[in-house]
Amino acid sequence: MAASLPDVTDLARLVGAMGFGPEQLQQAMTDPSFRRLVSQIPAFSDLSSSTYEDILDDAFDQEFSQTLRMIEQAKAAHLREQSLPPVKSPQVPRSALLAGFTRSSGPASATKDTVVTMQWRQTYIGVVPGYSTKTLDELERIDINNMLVRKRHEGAYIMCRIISQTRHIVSVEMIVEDPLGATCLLSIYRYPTALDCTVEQADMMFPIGTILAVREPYYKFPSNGEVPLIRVDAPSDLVFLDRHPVLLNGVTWPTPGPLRSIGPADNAVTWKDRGNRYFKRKEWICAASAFSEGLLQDPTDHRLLLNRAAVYIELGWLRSAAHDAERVIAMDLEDAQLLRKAVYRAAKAYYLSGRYDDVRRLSSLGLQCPEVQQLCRNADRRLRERNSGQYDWATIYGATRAAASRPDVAAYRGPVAVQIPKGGVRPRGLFVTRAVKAGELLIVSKPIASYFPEDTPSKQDELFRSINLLNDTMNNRSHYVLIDLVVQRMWDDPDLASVIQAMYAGESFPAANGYPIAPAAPSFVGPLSHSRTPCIDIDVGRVEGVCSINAFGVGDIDFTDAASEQQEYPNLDKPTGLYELPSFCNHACLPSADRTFFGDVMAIRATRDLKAGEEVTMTYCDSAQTYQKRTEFVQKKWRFACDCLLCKADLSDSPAARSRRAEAVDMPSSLGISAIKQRIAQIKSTYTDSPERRRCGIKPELFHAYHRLGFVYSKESHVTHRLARAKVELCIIAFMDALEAVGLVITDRSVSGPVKGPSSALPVDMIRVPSLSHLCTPTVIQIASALSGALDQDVRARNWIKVAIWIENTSTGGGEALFEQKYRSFLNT
Ligand SMILES: C[S@@+](CC[C@H](N)C(=O)[O-])C[C@H]1O[C@@H](n2cnc3c(N)ncnc32)[C@H](O)[C@@H]1O
Repeated sequence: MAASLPDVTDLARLVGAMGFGPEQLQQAMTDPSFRRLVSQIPAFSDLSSSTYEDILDDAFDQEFSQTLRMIEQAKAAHLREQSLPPVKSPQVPRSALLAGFTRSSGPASATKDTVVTMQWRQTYIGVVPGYSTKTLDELERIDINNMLVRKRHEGAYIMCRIISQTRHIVSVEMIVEDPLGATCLLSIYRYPTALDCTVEQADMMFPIGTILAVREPYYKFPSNGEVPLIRVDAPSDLVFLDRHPVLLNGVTWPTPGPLRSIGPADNAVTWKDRGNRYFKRKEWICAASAFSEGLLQDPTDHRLLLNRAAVYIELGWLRSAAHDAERVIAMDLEDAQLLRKAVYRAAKAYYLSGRYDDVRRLSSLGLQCPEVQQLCRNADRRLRERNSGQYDWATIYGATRAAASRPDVAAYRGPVAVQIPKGGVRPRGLFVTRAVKAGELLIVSKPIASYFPEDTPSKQDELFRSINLLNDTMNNRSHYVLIDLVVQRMWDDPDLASVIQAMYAGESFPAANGYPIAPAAPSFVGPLSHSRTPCIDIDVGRVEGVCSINAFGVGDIDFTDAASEQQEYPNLDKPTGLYELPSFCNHACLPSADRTFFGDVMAIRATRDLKAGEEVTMTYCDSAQTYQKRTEFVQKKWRFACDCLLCKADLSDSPAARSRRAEAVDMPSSLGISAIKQRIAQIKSTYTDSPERRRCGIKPELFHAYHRLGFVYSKESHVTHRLARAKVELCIIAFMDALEAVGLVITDRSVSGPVKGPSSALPVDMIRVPSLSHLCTPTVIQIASALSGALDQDVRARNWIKVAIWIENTSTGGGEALFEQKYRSFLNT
């Protein structure tokens, strides 16, 4: 079972035994990073009563097998459907289709005044049949009645008119008719911001009467039902035809025109007013569409351009935002206030896209605009970060304690490059371009897109799951939304499309070896001409593959990928993000680099000294798990077998020894000291003294066992006052044994008497940083706390705190200042 949060009373007792008060504990427990930190320490995770744990275990086991069954059934149904031949569509009369098309009580029906307690949404990832790259001129028009079900109609497009309001569960659905009067359901997925929009907003995105073309439409049966529908997975397949006179020429509609739910506005001013109303309600996509419509009426309306720039910034369409604002700057308006607004919006779009030099250029125009000057000062700071790799981590950490934090820092690319190793044995990966020292900063990466559950607080009670047929996992809302967000980012960014093209997307997608690769799109792709049409064709299937392989769980010390926990706890929604350079990093259970999150910004540092050309690896799994668990997890999701030093060392033990070790590690929380000692002896006996183990140098399972022992000693020291001191000493010794098991070289294990050497001498050899530093730092702090609180060994305690700072600094940087911030609640005693 994965770590659960400890029982706070037990933790309080432990902390009390170490000399801390309840306030400190309470304060520390309000910090999510500390809560997670504590929950990762195995002994803590077992604090609750065994009965409680058993109940939880059973519940999770049941849920887990139910999840596996669901995935298997979904996959089987999908494969069965794929294996069947295309068929003619059953005829469903228009009236029957319209009568059966009721607005569901899905998420979109929830208005501000509706109380919705629980919502349920389920969908699939990995069923996208393709996306169109053809223009309408290259395609033949086809009619609904001539389409076959279970078929993507390559080389064809369908012209249709929306004749119903929308309904919305995961996709936005509506009924459409073709010029012959045939009708069918149209289901649109992944349209920007549509997942969580209200039905009213969906109606504004797809108003009744709108004429659409769907390029190379996929006609299919729904997963539950017999009335086929056109499923649009790539929203770039949609073409809005309202203003396509050539194609519409001669097209007539046999039925009377349906009443338009949203009437067209007469002129640019009316569109602007409408857009402003949407803007005030933060209905960005509707506002962008209204401003775009106004600009079709009057392409030079500077207010519409300015307003659209503002809403594009909100949507993350920074290239087009800058373009709109630059157009206004070029108009040389006499109104200085409008000009300043234009400069500010352009500067903001450049700043947010990391184009800091353009911010400086605009600032040098000499307009008296304090906001632009401030942006310019910030741009200078960002440029310094980007060029030097120097960051004020303590301040950044402080600023990222709030939920869903996205700190304002520059990305940094240190001495690393994406390369394909010669010889074809290793896959493409990330390598250092020069020798680096342990702890050196290699990369600071800002996400292509990130999602925190807190971004949509109204959805926190929602039950959302997506069955991922690409890797046979059950994904939660975060993973699905992340894909939507990447699609939204690509809407306006052809360069991102090239990056996605270059990233590994799994076995089902053509391999892309180079990085960066030549842009797939034409060398210059203009800005958005209208908000509802992306500037490129979007390969949504590939985006799904890329996110399924490369998404990271976002969290300070989160060493498990979001999807791994989802597998075990399908409804556990966790922050997640897609990152560019880190996605090229291969896995090792014993990695050469470590990641830390500051909000959604990922910093990667070397865990040991690396020679020029050595590979930068990170762990995809919890390296503290047994060989069996690590292998199973990595193999299932990424389909490879790790051959890092730890895996080689584990493989040098016999399979029987590994099994015995896995059994011994699985300790019920009720075990007493002698039983734990027995387990330790058993675990020790399973390691072979092989050259591989010596090279690897660590025994993670022993860390856990010794840590458990130390923890139980600590508990007992609290209960048996008479022997408290002796028990605390034994607790410290067990913690030291734990640290040695993961490679810390302790030179002074004494807990009393004179300190060896000078009083400030560290009790460890700093020649080698221990592995699993996220477990080591809290353990070292526990040693220091015990030395100072229970044994009055303040000098020793101070030296051990220095050890904790050293370990922490190597993995997260930021030195004493960041350490102090992170562990303040424990250190202020
Ligand atoms: C996140 S990507 C890593 C970068 C990838 N190698 C690339 O070319 O873009 C994960 C994929 O890389 C490969 N991979 C990662 N670590 C590996 C390892 N230790 N051994 C073999 N293949 C590995 C697997 O195919 C895995 O699904």
